[in-house]
Amino acid sequence: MSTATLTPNRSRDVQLAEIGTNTLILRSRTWERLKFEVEYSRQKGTTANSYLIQADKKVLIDPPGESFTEIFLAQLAQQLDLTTLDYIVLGHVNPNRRATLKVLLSLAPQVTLICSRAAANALKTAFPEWESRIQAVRSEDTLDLGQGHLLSFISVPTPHWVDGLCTYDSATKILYTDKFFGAHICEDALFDEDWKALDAERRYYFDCLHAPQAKQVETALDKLAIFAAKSYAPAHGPVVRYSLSRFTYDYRQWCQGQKSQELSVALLYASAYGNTAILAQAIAQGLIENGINVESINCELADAAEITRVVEACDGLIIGSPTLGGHAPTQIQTALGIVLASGAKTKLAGVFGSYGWSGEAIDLIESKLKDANYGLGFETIRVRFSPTPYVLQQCQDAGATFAQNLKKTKKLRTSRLVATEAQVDRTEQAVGRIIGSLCVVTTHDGDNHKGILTSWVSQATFNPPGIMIAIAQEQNADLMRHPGDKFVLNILKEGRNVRRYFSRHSSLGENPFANLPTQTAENGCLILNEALAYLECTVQNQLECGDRYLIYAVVNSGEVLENDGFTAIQHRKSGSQY
Ligand SMILES: Cc1cc2nc3c(=O)[nH]c(=O)nc-3n(C[C@H](O)[C@H](O)[C@H](O)COP(=O)(O)O)c2cc1C
Repeated sequence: MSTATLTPNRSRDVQLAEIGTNTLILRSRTWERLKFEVEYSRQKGTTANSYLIQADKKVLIDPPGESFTEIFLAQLAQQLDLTTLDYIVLGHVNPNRRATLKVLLSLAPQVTLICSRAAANALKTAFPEWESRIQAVRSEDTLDLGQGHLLSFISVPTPHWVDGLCTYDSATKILYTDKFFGAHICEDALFDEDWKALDAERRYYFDCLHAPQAKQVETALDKLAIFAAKSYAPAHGPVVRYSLSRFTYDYRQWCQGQKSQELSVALLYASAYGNTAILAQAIAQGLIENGINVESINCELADAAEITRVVEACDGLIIGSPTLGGHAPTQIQTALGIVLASGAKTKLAGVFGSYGWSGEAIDLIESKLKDANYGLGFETIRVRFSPTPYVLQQCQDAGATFAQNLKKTKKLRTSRLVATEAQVDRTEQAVGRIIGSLCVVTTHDGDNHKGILTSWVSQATFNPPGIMIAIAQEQNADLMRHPGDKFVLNILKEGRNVRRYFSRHSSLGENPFANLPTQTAENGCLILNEALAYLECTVQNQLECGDRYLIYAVVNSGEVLENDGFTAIQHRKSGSQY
């Protein structure tokens, strides 16, 4: 890749090239830093990549934001008569892109907008007059453009882009990945021939945008893996053709690396207009650079069970909120309630938010946390409206300060343990290193179906195929501990959050099966359709051991429900709890 192309004083342009049959890339380029957000701070410029497929039907994928509206539309108009454009596919929508869309729709009044349901709702609220022109799609929906170009859509929501949508074209085997597999760098090279030279930019882009949402990125990777893509066409940077498998592997590794950090921080926020979200991103960057795993929770998306899980598991928590009508949004009030109700007030906390004139939400969160005896890891951050680059640097520094304070607190606590306590704790930690497959065991008592979440299960015999499972009395033991009792072992799939329906803290109602697709096994117990595989089992022996029953059961039959994907695994910090 030519370094001579990094010329900051070149003016913005739109680069055009064919990247597949009937498929053009239109790269709106800037050689300078595009915006003040942290993700652009390496100052290598960036490209906003749009794609045009012209088969029997014509589709434009991802028009750029308003920084490029004029030059982009001029280039586009040279490629086709805009009144013949059939569809515009949107990987996500934001205020920036809406500006380009407005002009585009006035020039192409016949066009249909295709996007995820979340994006459709946002667009319909902002532009009620477009209602009839917006078509929401879900995973597994397809669009036939003719000449072999069958588009498949994949819904990939993340805290940062709740409306994320990727698109796969079966004719060219190009996967349009929007915010995945991008990099902020501007060059003449369209492809990634010299991909090793891109490593630093790719990693920085991942750390800024995806590291705080590693869990959701892994789920997205699972969904994308089922397509036999030959190229990734991202929203920014070069098209990925030569390093596709390496880059995919890197994403997996980087996600794993995040999750395996010793200390983790829950970053809970909401943001109606995007300002608080930008602050969150900068704080996350400061934490990540200092070796902390950040779990971002966009409270507008997450349910109570998810927030409870993250709050309980984290070592520190940071809450960010805008002030709207003198209050924090309801979702933040709910999250704050969960934090205050959770046991450990020894965790380090932090507060931030964007406001207009009074900022009550920030004061409220700060005072509630202080009243509950939480210590603060940085001075509360209050920002009027949009942050400046200086403010974002302060947020990044605050994230770094929080990380240092968290490490100190942890060290202090550890060193206070007397030797014997430390030994007990070490033993618990050691036991906790035993891991098991995450499963839901289903049983039934007449018409009353029950399910329990467990990872205390393993294969016990080859012949006959048999399993061993440990359960407590309160885990419906009476329905599955006698010889002849039947149950189904549903083996869960990594990245698919089925466990939340069965966790102890689930707020999803009494009946976990109400919202889950199921079918009935031959032995009368329920199979979860979203499981990776299931086994129908009959109990042969049981042993009462300590606080559990050890059950040996023979596998009567079973099936793999999905060929792709991995078994979900339960990692634990201590052997004294699940
Ligand atoms: C409908 C509405 C109500 C608002 N009410 C308040 C308020 O009561 N107090 C205040 O300080 N700012 C108020 N603001 C300003 C927002 O807090 C400010 O725009 C902030 O940047 C929004 O953050 P966000 O982009 O993360 O949603 C209000 C803004 C809107 C649009």
